[in-house]
Amino acid sequence: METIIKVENLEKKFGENLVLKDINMEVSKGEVVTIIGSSGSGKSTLLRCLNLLEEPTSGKILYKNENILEKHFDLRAYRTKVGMVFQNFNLFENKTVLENCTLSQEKVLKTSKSDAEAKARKYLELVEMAQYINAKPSQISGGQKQRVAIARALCMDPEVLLFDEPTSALDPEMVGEVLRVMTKLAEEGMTMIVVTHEMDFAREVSTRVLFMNEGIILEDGTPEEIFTNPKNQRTKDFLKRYRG
Ligand SMILES: Nc1ncnc2c1ncn2[C@@H]1O[C@H](COP(=O)(O)OP(=O)(O)OP(=O)(O)O)[C@@H](O)[C@H]1O
Repeated sequence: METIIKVENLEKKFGENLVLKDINMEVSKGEVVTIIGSSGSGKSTLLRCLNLLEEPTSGKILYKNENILEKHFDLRAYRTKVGMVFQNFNLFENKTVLENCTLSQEKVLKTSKSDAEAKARKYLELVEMAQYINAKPSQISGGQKQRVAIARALCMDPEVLLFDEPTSALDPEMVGEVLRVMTKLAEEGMTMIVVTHEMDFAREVSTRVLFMNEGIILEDGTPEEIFTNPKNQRTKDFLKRYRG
């Protein structure tokens, strides 16, 4: 399978704090990679580096063999191809659900209003939010907001979707509806990198699991390898905490 994203010797420092140490990873088309690990292990920072919301201190991030850290790299185009879904949805509060899904299409992709609306309706249908197109974010629940945020990301025709703890800000009863949509996308072959504390999703939906510990990827394997047969004591301890 074609490699879409490759990370080589990535480091990130905040001041003197070395948060990512020599990260190496590769993601191929169609993979669903979950990144798990304790709080503060660097999961979100790694994901944010992939979208250059954080600037790596050193190393390389290759998107289809092109280093995104090069000066001449077209970051704007890249961000349409590598979409991000945030913990806190990041919707425009004063815009409707439909407008939230059409704005970037019109502004960034220069899609016509009617085409942008048609695509928005298609993806809002997919996330089962079609009946809320005229609602404002304040009028819908957290789970519904996150589903709109996913539809908005899909409207840009991304090649990869990054999810940064997409269910962490939700009330427990809304987690399932968001995970269901993500599972549907995974089944349809969307390439996804998901930072999550949802171990059932990591175990049942992802094709590969990265366990991060203190700024490094300590284990990288199939869900079977990581959850049934972890090699490292720290992975075992972490998973034990989740099983309670
Ligand atoms: N903007 C920032 N400035 C300074 N330090 C930061 C910044 N962002 C993250 N850090 C530090 O980097 C470390 C890793 O944080 P990160 O959010 O990547 O961890 P995480 O594994 O995603 O944790 P969690 O599961 O709690 O979200 C932490 O020590 C954090 O304090």
